[in-house]
Amino acid sequence: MFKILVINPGSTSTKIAVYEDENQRLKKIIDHDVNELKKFKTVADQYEFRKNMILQFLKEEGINLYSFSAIIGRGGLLRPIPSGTYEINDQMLEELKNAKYGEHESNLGALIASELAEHIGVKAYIADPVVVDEMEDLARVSGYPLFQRKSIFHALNQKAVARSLSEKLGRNYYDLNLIIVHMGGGISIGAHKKGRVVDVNNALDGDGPFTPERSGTLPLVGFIELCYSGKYSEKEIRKLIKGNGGLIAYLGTNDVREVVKRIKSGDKNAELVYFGLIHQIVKWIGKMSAVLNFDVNAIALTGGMAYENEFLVPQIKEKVSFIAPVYVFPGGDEEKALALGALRILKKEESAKTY
Ligand SMILES: Nc1ncnc2c1ncn2[C@@H]1O[C@H](COP(=O)(O)OP(=O)(O)OP(=O)(O)O)[C@@H](O)[C@H]1O
Ligand SMILES: CCCC(=O)O
Repeated sequence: MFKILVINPGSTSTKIAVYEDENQRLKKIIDHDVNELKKFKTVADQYEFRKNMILQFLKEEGINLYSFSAIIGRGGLLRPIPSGTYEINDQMLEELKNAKYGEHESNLGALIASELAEHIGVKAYIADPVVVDEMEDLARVSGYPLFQRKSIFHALNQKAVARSLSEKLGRNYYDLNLIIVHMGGGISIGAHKKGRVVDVNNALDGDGPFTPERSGTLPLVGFIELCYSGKYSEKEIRKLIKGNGGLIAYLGTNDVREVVKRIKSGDKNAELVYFGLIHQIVKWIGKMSAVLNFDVNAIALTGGMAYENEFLVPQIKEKVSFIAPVYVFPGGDEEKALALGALRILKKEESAKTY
């Protein structure tokens, strides 16, 4: 039996899971308050804070760190790479520490997994990081030759949900056209064409619907004027897109449960903003169905927001069910996807890829 520790740092939470072979023995979701994370200047600064929470969790559960056969973390902003499980190596760690390709909470997954694994003398891995790139060249064209559209999305959960959905449909992932809608701290909406994510919004860099804490695509001219207004530093403007945008900017919270509570108590502004968010998600599902020539076998809703059954799931279903049947995988199962990725390597069913 192989015992695997899974570490999944997201923008609003840290998820930890313990697997014995393919069986989940424990899982904990630690939600981080916006103000708690505001104390840290960079994502890398959160390293000790998040690592200590993981160690504290293991201590509380009476789990010996030395009992693990491998540790796998969610990672990270690297160069564009094919889907798969990668052994963490020095080059990867160096790039993640220095945020060579940018800052993202999942950079911490590889860093923490590596330190803990080294401490106990086992291997550390990442699987399907956010930079998995299967995009068609056509989708890379942006509209100005200086810029290229990039594939940065919730590859791990999108791939895992796409496989689970295909299984549910009794079909092979490589024979289907699917739209996978991940709605978490970030939102990514991917067109999966016969097993390849041929188009997807760049969930990090101001592309797509707005989210609990990101702005998504903004009106460009207004944005240029803001950049040159002299009122904001570059850092503040970046934060406005990622971290302080979306629901936080409009309503002061990134917690969808709180927003739903406000709407139910009659807050019309909360209702307008939240229904506006749902409207944008629906538009992006429409775009991706066009990418798939309106030949879509199924649509999946996933990520933490897919638990929201009062407004979000029913409204999306009502508006897009005519395109294809809608299935809901609330929360997704990134931890299981990571554990299985490590298990395939431990069982020698697959070799780990080298970064
Ligand atoms: N039961 C629930 N009902 C409604 N909303 C929920 C529920 N659980 C989580 N959410 C919302 O989902 C969002 C967080 O989703 P998730 O946990 O997938 O994000 P994350 O892992 O931090 O970031 P990302 O998914 O971008 O990596 C938050 O806005 C949270 O309020
Ligand atoms: C880019 C995918 C991950 C995120 O939105 O945080």
